[in-house]
Amino acid sequence: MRTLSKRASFNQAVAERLTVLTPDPLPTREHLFDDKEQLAVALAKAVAADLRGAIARRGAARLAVSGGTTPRAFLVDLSKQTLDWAHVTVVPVDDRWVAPDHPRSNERLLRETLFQGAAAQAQLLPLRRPAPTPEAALLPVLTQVANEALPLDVVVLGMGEDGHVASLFPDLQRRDIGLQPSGRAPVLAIRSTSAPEPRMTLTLSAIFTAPSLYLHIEGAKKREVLDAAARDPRSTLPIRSVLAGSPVVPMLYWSP
Ligand SMILES: O=C1O[C@H](COP(=O)(O)O)[C@@H](O)[C@H](O)[C@H]1O
Repeated sequence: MRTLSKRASFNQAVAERLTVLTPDPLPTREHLFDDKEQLAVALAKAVAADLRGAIARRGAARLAVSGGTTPRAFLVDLSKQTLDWAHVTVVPVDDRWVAPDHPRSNERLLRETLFQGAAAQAQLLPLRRPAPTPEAALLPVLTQVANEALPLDVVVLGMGEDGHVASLFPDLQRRDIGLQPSGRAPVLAIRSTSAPEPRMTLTLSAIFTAPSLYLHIEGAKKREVLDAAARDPRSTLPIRSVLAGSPVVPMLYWSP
């Protein structure tokens, strides 16, 4: 009897200790879907509602969207939403330093998907310029983003399986600029061993200007990466910096 009660109190002490050592995961507001198509429609409707709200309040709306492979269906669905597109400015959260007609160009993705029909009246603010390197174009891009895209109203962030967001990769050199909520610059020229070409990206300080932050994440592997980063206070992944630094609770849109 005595031994049992000693053990019980030992177990309780261990449990209390573990609770302190493993804090709750950083929160997201979860919207889970059975498939990508349903997710794309729901996300397009939610983003369109935010844009209409911004136009009603301020007469204009500013949207930053991710590139890569995940957002294609969402961007097509968004282009079909009824809203005053002429008062919307769209900026990619990042772009690869390739020609705008290159298959890996995020600008090309936007032109092929979102900038169709009535949505073609929106203003596109490209991050890529006809300069040889992103470093050479940094100043004009930074100035235009600061003047015409910030503060943002809505951001839709994708995530790579390595936990990168926009072009903020795990091997990012300037974490002080790229990942700090109050970093000094809204835009950063990037070179990463994970990326075949140089890039230009918004920083988290620019992304965090938006009152609506969506995480558009598909697949079991990415979900594991996200959950692990949300749980682990020692994680250095850029997605952890998003979850930890965002002034608003990010809305997670996930499907298998
Ligand atoms: O390189 C990039 O990767 C991420 C994730 O892309 P995905 O192909 O896995 O969806 C994307 O969010 C980012 O905009 C893009 O340039």
